[in-house]
Amino acid sequence: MWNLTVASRLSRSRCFFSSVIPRPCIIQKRGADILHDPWINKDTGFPLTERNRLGLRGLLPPRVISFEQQYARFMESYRSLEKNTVSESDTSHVALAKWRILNRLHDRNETLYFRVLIDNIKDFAPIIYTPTVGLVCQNYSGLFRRPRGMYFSAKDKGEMMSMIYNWPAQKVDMIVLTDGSRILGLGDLGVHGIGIPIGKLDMYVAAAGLNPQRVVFGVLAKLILKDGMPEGLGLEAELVFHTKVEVFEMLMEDLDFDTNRIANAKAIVGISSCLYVLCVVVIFCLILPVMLDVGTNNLKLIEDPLYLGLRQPRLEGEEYLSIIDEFIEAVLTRWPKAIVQFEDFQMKWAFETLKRYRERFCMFNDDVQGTAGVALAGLLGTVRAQGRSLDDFPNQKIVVVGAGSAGLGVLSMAVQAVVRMTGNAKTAAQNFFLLDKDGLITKERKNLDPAAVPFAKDPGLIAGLRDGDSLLEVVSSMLVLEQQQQQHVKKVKPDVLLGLSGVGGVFNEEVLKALRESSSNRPAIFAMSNPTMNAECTSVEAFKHAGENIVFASGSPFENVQLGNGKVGYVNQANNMYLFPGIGLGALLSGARIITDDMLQAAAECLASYMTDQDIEKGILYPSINGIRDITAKVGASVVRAAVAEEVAEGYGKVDPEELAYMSKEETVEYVRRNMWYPNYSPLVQQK
Ligand SMILES: NC(=O)C1=CN([C@@H]2O[C@H](COP(=O)(O)OP(=O)(O)OC[C@H]3O[C@@H](n4cnc5c(N)ncnc54)[C@H](O)[C@@H]3O)[C@@H](O)[C@H]2O)C=CC1
Ligand SMILES: CC(=O)C(=O)O
Ligand SMILES: [Mg+2]
Repeated sequence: MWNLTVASRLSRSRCFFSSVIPRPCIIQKRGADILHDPWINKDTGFPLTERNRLGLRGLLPPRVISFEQQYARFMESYRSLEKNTVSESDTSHVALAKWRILNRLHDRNETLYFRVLIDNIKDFAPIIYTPTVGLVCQNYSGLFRRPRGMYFSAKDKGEMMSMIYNWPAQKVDMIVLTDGSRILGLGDLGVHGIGIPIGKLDMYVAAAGLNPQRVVFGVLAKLILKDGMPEGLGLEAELVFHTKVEVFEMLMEDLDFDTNRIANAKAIVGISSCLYVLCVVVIFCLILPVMLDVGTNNLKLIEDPLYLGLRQPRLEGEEYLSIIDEFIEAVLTRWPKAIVQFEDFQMKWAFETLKRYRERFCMFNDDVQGTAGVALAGLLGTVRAQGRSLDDFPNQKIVVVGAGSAGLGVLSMAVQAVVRMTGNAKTAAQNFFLLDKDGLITKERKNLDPAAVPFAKDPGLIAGLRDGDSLLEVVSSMLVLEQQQQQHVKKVKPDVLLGLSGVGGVFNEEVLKALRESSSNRPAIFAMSNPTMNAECTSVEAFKHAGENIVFASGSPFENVQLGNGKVGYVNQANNMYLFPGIGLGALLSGARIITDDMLQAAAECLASYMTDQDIEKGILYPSINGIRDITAKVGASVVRAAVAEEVAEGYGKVDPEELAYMSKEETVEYVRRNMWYPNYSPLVQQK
C-alpha cells in the first residue's frame, strides 16, 4: 500500500499532518463518564449532535457554549483574580491561587487548559513552572486533590512490572521521572517533588506540542466525499463529512496494521462497493509524569503527619539502584520506545543514572544536559554581545559557582566547545574557574568529586589563589599563568559569572561591584538557580552594582530593569525550558535509539544561532518565551538531523530513517511542526 518512492512519500506526508483538520477521537466512554474525563470533556462545549450520540443530553445545561466563549470566560475569571489580588502583600498566596485556578481547569478540561496555556505562555509559565511550581511542591500535601501521573515506591519492589499496566494509556512517548531528591534549589522534597515532572510535561505540551490526549491517526487509503453526505454510512463517515474534508488521509503511525480493524471499519462505513475504505485507528500519544519514592532525608517531611510519601530515610547504594532498574525495565517492557527525562535527581544519582542508562535506551538528564546546552548558547551569545568573534569563546574567563549536576554539566559542555574550536584538549579548561560551597576548587581539594577533577585548578598554575578561596577573592584576585615557561601576571577579571549554586544572594553587592573591573566591556551575570528566592542575585541588584552595561540572565523570570532615561536592562531567562522540549521532541520524531552528545550539541547550537545580531546587541540572548514553539520546532529539527547523521534514528511511525535523511533542513523543521499539536476540540466518536 505504501509502496511509494521516498520523494513522493515525503510530499504526500505533507497533507497527513494538516493541523486544520480536527482529528476524530474514538472513545469507549458514554454519558457522565465523558464529563469526568478531562482528556475528552468539553464541558458546555459539546455540540447537540454529540450530546445525542454520546448520551449527554440532559447532563448539561441546554445552551452550547463555543470553545472561544469558554476560553474568554476562563481568562476573564483568571484576570479578575489577578486584579482583585494585585494589592496582596503575600505574593506566594496569590501565586498559589493562580496555580489552583489553572489546576482546576487542568483537572476538568485538558483541551481548554492547554489552549490557554499555549496562548498565554508568558503569563502562565511562571505559574505551572518555575517559580510557582516550587511553592506547589513545598505545599503539595495541602494542595493535593487528584492524582496525576504515576507513583512507584520502594514498597513496590517486585510489583512494578504489573503496576506499569495500571496506566490507562496504551502508548506513552515521554516520561519525566524524578526521585524528589533535589527539587529546584529547595532540596529534598520527597514525593512532593511530583510537581516538577508535571510542570515539565506541561511545558512539553505547550512548547513541543506533544499531544497529551487520545488521538485517532489512522485512515487506510482514501475516502473521497464528493456530492454531499452519503446516506446511512454511520458515525465515522458522518464525522469525516462534517470536517468537510474532500480527501481525508491520515498516516498509520506506530501501530501495526490490524486486519480486524479494517474489516470492522469496512462494516461500519458500509461502502463495500466503494473503492475507498475508511479505517479508524486509535493511537495514544501520551506523556507520563513519574515519582519514584525511595524515601526522604527531609526530617520535617518524615515527621509531618500529612506527608504523602514513604516516611523512611532514602534508600542508598545498590538498594536504590535496584529500584530504578526495576522501574526502567517495567517501562521499557510496556513502552520500548518511550523517552525518559531524568529530572531533579541529587548529583550523585544524576551522574550515576546517566552513565548507567544513556547507552541503553533513549534518555537524558535535563539538569546536566539540558541546562548545559542553554548555558552554552547564552555564553556564546555573550561573546557576540561583547562584540567579539565566536572564535574568542576559548578566551572567555568564566567563573562557575556551584559544582553540582548543573554546574558540572555546563562546564563539560563548554570545554567540549573549546576543544572543538581549538583542537586542544589539554588547555581547554584553563579559563574556567569552579567553586562550590567550600570555595574555589583546586586539585588540592580533599575528597574531590571525580566529576569535578577536569575543572579543578592546578595550584602550580595559579599564584595568589588557594583552594577554598571565596568567590570575592576569586573575582578580584591576581592570577599567574605559566605558559611556555613564561609567567604572565594578570587579574582574573572574569568575563562571566555563572551561578548554579541553589543559594540566593551569593552574588552579593561586593562580588557584583568587583565585576565592574572585568576585562570585558560587557561582563555577563547568569544567576541561574531556581526558584526566584534562590537566584544568586536579582536583576535589579545586578544592574545596580555591576553596571548598566552588563548582560543578565536568570533561571526564573524577572522583569526587565528600567535604568532611567528610557534605557532598559534586558533580563533573559536562562532556563533549560528552551531546550528540553526540543531534545525530547527531536528524539521522538527521529525514533532515536539513544540521545548522543552530537544531538545535544546540535540543540545548543540551534539555540545559540537563533537570535539576530540586533537582539544580541541589546543583550537579548534567548527568544521571548512567547516564541517557544518556534524555537522548539527548530531545536527539535536539529536534534532529528543529528540523530540521522549519527545513525541512531530508527524513524517515527511510517517515516523511516531513509525518509528523514532525505529531508532538507527546512523540510525537517516542517516535519517537526506538522507533528506539533495545537489544542482544539476533536469530534468524538464512541467505539461500538
Ligand atoms: N536555570 C536552569 O535551567 C537550571 C537551574 N538549576 C538550578 O541550579 C541549582 C543547582 O542545581 P544542581 O547543580 O542540580 O544542585 P547540586 O545540589 O547538585 O549542586 C549545588 C552546588 O552548589 C554548591 N554550593 C552550595 N552553596 C554554595 C555557596 N554558598 N557558594 C558556592 N557554591 C555553593 C554545592 O557545593 C554544590 O556543588 C538549583 O537551584 C537548580 O534549580 C538547575 C538546572 C537547570
Ligand atoms: C530548571 C530546572 O530544571 C531546575 O531548576 O532544576
Ligand atoms: Mg531540574
